[in-house]
Amino acid sequence: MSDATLKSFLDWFHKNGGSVDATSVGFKTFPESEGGRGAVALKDISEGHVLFTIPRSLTLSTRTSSLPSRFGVDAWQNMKLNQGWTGLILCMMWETAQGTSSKWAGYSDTLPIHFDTPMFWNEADLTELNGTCVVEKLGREEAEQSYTEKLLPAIRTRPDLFPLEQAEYYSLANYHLMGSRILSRSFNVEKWESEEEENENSKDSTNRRADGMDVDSSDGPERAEENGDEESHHIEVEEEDDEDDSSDTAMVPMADLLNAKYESENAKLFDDENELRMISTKPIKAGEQIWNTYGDLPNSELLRRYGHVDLLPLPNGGLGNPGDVIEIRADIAVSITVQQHPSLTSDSVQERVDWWLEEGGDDVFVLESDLELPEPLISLVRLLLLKQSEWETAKGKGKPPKPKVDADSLSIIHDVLQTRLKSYPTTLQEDEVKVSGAISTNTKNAIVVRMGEKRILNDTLIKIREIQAKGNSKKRKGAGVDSGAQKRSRK
Ligand SMILES: C[S@@+](CC[C@H](N)C(=O)[O-])C[C@H]1O[C@@H](n2cnc3c(N)ncnc32)[C@H](O)[C@@H]1O
Repeated sequence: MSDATLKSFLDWFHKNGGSVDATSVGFKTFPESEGGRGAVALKDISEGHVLFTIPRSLTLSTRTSSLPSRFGVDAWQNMKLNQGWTGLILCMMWETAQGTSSKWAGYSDTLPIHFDTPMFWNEADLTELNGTCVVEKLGREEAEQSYTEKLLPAIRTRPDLFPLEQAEYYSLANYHLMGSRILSRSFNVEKWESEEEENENSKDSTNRRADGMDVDSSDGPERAEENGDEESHHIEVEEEDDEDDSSDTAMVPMADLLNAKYESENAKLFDDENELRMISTKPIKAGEQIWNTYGDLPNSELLRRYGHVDLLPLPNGGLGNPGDVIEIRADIAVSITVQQHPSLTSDSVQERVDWWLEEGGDDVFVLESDLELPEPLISLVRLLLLKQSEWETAKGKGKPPKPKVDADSLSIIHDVLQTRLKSYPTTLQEDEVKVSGAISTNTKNAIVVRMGEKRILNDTLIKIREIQAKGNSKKRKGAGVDSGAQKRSRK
């Protein structure tokens, strides 16, 4: 953002009731690896200091834009614009089309028009992500389906609101752009209690879905720790969930200028009846960057949502993201179990898998950098290995087996991880060579993501082999396997 754009944004912000403690907070461009444009402490700031405030009315959501009421709340709901992000995307497109008469004209100019997220990568760059958790989560087809099936029919019904000569604002490219702006910059701003009551009384229940970086309702930063609520910027493309309220998803001018880095948060957004307040959650030294949090996400998610990766020194050397994870689909565990135990009949396996899923069992297991085996994975493998009578008992009690590894389940889990590792076209060693060469940023980021995932797989495999070796030597001495390598379910 040029100095002139920043100045006109600040003018707009102040004119519309926003306030910044200009003696404490400045804006500058940091190196790309530190987030580029962001906020800086101009002097030592103590914990609990209000850095800036944003009136609720200045946030941009389906609640604050006048489009839903002009469109008609019933029609809005009938066209399912109250579900997922399509409604907010349409509001953002419409506000942009209003030009300077939009309340948010002074804000729109600060928003990115280009993204480095894989959603916009070419095929060659996307190939670099093969095997990683990113590939299946891009959601391009789902987004395009919402554009075709929800947005286009909606704008066609109201040429008075969306005149043909403004069609360029409602293009598919703009749909993706607005979606990416929401994905990387929105916050989850819940209604204030009195607002909720008012709406309940007036039966105005518009949108259902929630996304975005959470805002803590509280009188001060202490609540952030109490809540332990770090779900920031979590948004799934067009995932619809009746539990959530999509009208909570809001673009929050000024707050979205803050960058984030793994476990570096020193400021967080809190809400009040009429305004949102960015408050320091730690003392910040003059010259330091003011960091918000995006939830200390793994690099796969940072890249997918924000287009960057975190690189910090790792405990065992090298650089990476300590928050990395690797996801393993349950069907790999099922097929390896069957391979190792060919006597299992496909009917019996299918019956147990169906039961597992009906009972709410996971279909994806998550390994973290602590290398502990996920309890649900152990439990599923042991379920498949139960004798018929044991299976009948487990089913009768409605309880899957305890997640305690034995030699059989450990051997299966070892091969599951090895199979998962083979789904990457390259080895960790090959990646280490390639990442230090002259390559594009997209390729580099993709390699960083897959290296983080492979490190967890490799290290867990080493740990399993050590446990197996110990188990074998114990067996020789007459004792069984006792691993201590398993992890409790996070549920
Ligand atoms: C909420 S915005 C933060 C403000 C942004 N830097 C700007 O200029 O508008 C999120 C975007 O900032 C960038 N960003 C934030 N933290 C970063 C980091 N630690 N490293 C690199 N880029 C970062 C990414 O491009 C991300 O999509």
